[in-house]
Amino acid sequence: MTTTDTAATSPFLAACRGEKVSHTPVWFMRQAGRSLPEYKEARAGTTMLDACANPELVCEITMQPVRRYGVDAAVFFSDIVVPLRAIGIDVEIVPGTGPVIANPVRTEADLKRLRDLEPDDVPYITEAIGLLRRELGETPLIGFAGAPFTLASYLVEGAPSRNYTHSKTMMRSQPDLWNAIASRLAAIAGQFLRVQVDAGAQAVQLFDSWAGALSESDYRRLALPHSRATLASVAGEVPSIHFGVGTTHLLEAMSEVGTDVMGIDWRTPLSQAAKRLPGRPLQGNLDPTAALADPKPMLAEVDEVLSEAARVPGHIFNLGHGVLPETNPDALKRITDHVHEKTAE
Ligand SMILES: Cc1c2[nH]c(c1CCC(=O)O)Cc1[nH]c(c(CCC(=O)O)c1C)Cc1[nH]c(c(CCC(=O)O)c1C)Cc1[nH]c(c(C)c1CCC(=O)O)C2
Repeated sequence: MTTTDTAATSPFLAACRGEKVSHTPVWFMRQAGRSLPEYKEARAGTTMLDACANPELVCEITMQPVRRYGVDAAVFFSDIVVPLRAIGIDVEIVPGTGPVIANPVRTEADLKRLRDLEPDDVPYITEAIGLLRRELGETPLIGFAGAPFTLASYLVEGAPSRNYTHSKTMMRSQPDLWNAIASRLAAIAGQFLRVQVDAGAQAVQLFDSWAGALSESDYRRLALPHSRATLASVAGEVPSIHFGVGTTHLLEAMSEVGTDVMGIDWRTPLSQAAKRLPGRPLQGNLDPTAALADPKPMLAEVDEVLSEAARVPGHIFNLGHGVLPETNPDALKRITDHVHEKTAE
């Protein structure tokens, strides 16, 4: 089946384009991962980044939530720091903490370490996506990359950060250095998207998870141009989604990056986002902690999200951020079935 045929039958891809759907499509950010016992079993004894370089394991882990929940899209199992490791940056993902970089990139001299990503650096991505497209049949595969600010929030800081002090100081005191690093990151992340789309990913999501730490004017000057450059590598080829956390104040600015869909976190009601971004398909936005509650209050909150989305031209149901590791998979199955039943034509 060609990409176009799949697009014709996929509610997820139709919603991305703002077209009519047979039911509201559902997927969950971090749907693969520690909330699934079968994930813990498959991952046992392998580090996160070694797992990302093993095509059979990537295929199995990506498929697990598709099989279990019947979600309308798969999200490629990888990480935003995979392309950094592929160009030789010493990065580890420390369980329970996140990405840690041995030698953060902070000077003019460090820039040389940010070479271009070549497709040959990540043959395992191409191979894993080939395996997945065969396994997935008509279910579309979402590829992704980190936006330059969020990548810098690890690469420049060196470890998960609360205040992003190194990056934000560099933005003010050495804006030329900041822009040089961010444009190298845009080229690397753009190439990471390119490889995924060339291998068969049918949509992409740009994660700027931590952009909410910037004021609107700083975002517009110092982050938006680099995010736009990242997306430009695949713009217009496949549907695209853009997402950040705590970005209520940035929705209009982030929408100027130009993705088809805007991801909304749980703090912004979808009806408000729809008024501010007229005509734009939206993805979201159940509070991830709602999936920890008893079924009755949980489903009441799901219904509230659906009713908030009533006037959205193309709603993709998702959480407002990733699945929390303590989530019971049965809750996500219940949510998926409920959204499908409630919104079926
Ligand atoms: C900021 C960010 C990262 N990675 C990512 C982001 C943007 C999305 C977001 O805002 O959550 C993106 C990402 N990371 C992962 C995916 C896979 C696809 C999916 O199921 O969503 C995606 C899309 C797997 C992962 N990436 C990571 C895990 C956990 C690894 C494990 O099993 O120990 C998974 C499944 C590790 C990781 N990697 C990162 C963090 C903060 C962590 C969590 C640290 C922890 O809590 O242990 C960096």
